[in-house]
This record gives sequence, C-alpha cells and structure tokens, in this order.
Amino acid sequence: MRALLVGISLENDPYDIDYSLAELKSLAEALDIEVVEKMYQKLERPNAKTYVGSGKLNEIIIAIHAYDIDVLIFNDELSPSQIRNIEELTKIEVIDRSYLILKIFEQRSQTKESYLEIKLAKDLYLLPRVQFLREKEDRIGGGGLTKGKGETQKELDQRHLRNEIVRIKDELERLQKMKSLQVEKRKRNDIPIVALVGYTNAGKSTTMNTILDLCGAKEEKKVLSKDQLFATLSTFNRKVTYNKVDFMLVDTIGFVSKLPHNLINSFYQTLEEVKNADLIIHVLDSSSPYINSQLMVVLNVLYSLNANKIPTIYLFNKWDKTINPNLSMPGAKSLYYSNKTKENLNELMNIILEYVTPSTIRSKILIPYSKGDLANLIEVNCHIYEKEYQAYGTYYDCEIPMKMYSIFHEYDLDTMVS
Ligand SMILES: Nc1nc2c(ncn2[C@@H]2O[C@H](COP(=O)(O)OP(=O)(O)OP(=O)(O)O)[C@@H](O)[C@H]2O)c(=O)[nH]1
Ligand SMILES: [Mg+2]
Repeated sequence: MRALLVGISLENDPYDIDYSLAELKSLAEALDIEVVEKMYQKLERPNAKTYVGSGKLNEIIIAIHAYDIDVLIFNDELSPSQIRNIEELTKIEVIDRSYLILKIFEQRSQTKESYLEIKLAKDLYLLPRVQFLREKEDRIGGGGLTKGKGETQKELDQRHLRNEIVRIKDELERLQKMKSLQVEKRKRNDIPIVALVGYTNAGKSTTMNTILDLCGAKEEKKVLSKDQLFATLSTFNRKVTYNKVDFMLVDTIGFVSKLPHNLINSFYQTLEEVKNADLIIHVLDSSSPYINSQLMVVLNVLYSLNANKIPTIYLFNKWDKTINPNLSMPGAKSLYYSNKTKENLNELMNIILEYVTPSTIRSKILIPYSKGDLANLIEVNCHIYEKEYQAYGTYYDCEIPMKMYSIFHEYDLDTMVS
C-alpha cells in the first residue's frame, strides 16, 4: 500500500510539523504501509469540511496520480464527515492518525487489560464510522465487524458495538478495581515505587531489563524491549532488591503526541501507578533529533496526571549514539546513560537508592543503664512507641533515623547475639 501523508501546521502548534509527520511515517510503517510522499499546509484552523483547504486538496489530487498513491493518511483525527468528503473528492481511501495508533495498539496488546482498553477505544472510534470503515478494516487486516451491507446492517453493527462497549466497560471496571487494591496493598506494605516513564521507543523496557539483570532477577521477569513504537502497552511491576533494599520497578506505556481521544482515558488509567511513585526515571532518547518535542509531550502528560511534583531524574539514554553531546536539563537532576555500554549504571543505582532507602527504621532496642548518653540520643531524635525500664537497661520500641542506626545496631534486640 502506497501512502501520502497530509498534515497541517497551526499557529502556536506545540508540535513541530516535520517531527509530527516523521512520527506519522513511523506509525504507518509499523503497519507495513509504504510512505511515498508528505504534504502539509499552514492554517489558522483545520477546514471543517475537508481538513485542508480546497487549493491544497487539488495539489493532493495531482500528487495521488503522480505518485500512484493508494491511501491518504491524515496527521490528526478526522470527523466521519471529513473522511467521507475527502474520499469523495480524491476517490481514494482516507485514514487518520488515530486509526493508525488504534491498529498498532490492537496488534501489540499483550495483557487482557490492554486488549480490552484498546477494543473499547476502537469500538468508540468505529461507532460513528461503522458503515464506511468496515471495508477498510478488511483491507488493513483485523477483520470487519459483521458481513453485509445497507442501512439495516449498519444499525445491527451499531447495536452490536454498543453492547460490546457496555460489556467491555464493565469488565474493565472489575479489572481496575482489582488493580487499585493491589496498588493500595503495595502502598500499605510501603515498598517504594520507581517508575520508568518516557516517549515511546526511548528505552524504558531495556533500562528495566538492565536493572533486573544487575539485581540478579530471573530471565522470565524481564520485559519485552524492541525497536518499535509501542512495544509496551501496559504497566509491568517487578520487585527488585538492590543492596538489601527492596523497591518496585515499574515499566510503563510509551507516550506519544496526538493520542486518539478515545484512547486517552485508558492511557491515563494505565499510568495510574506513576502517581504513587517515589521516584520517576524520565527516559529520553539522546539519539533522536526530536528529543525536545518528545520531552514536552511527556512533561505535559505528567502534569495532567498530577505527577509533576514527584522527584524525577532525567536519563539521557542511548548516550552511546547521542547526536548532541551538549544535551542538558538545567536545574534538574540528570544523567548520561547507556544500556549498551552500561555507562553510569552505578550512578543510576545510587540515585535510586537515595530515594528508596527508608529514612527511618523501626527497632526494639535495649540500652544498658551505663550508656545514659545513648538513651538520651533516642529520647531526643527518635519517635518512641514504647519505653520500659527493665533489669539490664531501658527498652525502647522506636523509629530511628537511618543515618543514626549504626550507633544503635549492637543494642538492637533483633540482631543482638544472646
Ligand atoms: N544504542 C542503544 N540502543 C538502546 C539503548 N537503550 C535501548 N535501546 C534500543 O532502543 C529500542 C527501544 O527500546 P525499548 O526499551 O523497547 O523502548 P521503550 O521505551 O520501552 O519503548 P515502548 O515500550 O515502545 O514505549 C530497542 O531496540 C533497544 O535495543 C541504548 O542505551 N543504546
Ligand atoms: Mg517498553
């Protein structure tokens, strides 16, 4: 299938049009569509009927013949009537960015939850477009809804979709309740959470696997990492122990600009875990010429998630093939890093330890009466749950700041040799 990409560049558009179209090309290629040419128009706002203006549409029609194009791919979500109008005028198939993303998500989903979320988003997208999308579905793969043509069939399809939507919503609600319980339990258990977030293909899953390797995790605990957009579509949690400190490492779905609006909800749901993180590792692809645009997309999502106040380290990943050795994040904690050369892996682990090592430790201590100065230190610096004068000294059940613990270690009843 030979495609022509069509975009518009709006005034004050936060996304660079070249970047956005390059990304659209990767999305199309992920579905084995060959991109032959790109075109865009500067506009104040999209044309309500045909997205681009009529002059541009004429240029597009000429290009269709010149390049032997089979499909037009638009860089934004089009309304059903825009698709219909453009198809009528150009006489070829029209798809949009949302449709591409939904198709990729559909092909890549690995867990039941992500499968249902994508199915829901796709059904919601299809509902108003049911009639003319059935044929497209068959051509691009994945199968249509049901066979048949005509108004009655359209109504049947729509009813089928509505029933499906209700059923999926119920099932998702049930799954999400279970997930919230697990998150709650983790919070109660107080295992610190470290979340890897970042643009799609930045290297989050590879970084997760590097850390799992370092911590001696079993091979089956590893996550899928691949050179493709949206390799990871759900959140994956792995408990890790490093230097005797436990923490939960969380791999997340990759971010992307202009997400289909039906997917946004489930996308945010998937990222719920990030809100509870004690540390966010924001993974950046230093080899991408679009690192700044990608950074902005991720920062915006974190802001919408209310996760922008969580301590964050910016990881300039793929430093082995950076195209700009002067990259920096002024005023923020950042690290040049590579999964390939393992450059700064130890530094990364030290930063993680800083955030996941508990700041206090609850201990049962027996201080001999001869060590009045130590008892005094506890009285002044520790939260005391219980205190008792016993035969050999003062017993404390107390919360000791980690930094002071070594002073009391030999009086800890749990570690004392009797
Ligand atoms: N050269 C180089 N390649 C890397 C590095 N880290 C990751 N990669 C490659 O980058 C590609 C994407 O890596 P992933 O870890 O799957 O990326 P991700 O951020 O999890 O992507 P999504 O799950 O799609 O959001 C893979 O081909 C990795 O081998 C690195 O430090 N250097
Ligand atoms: Mg991944």
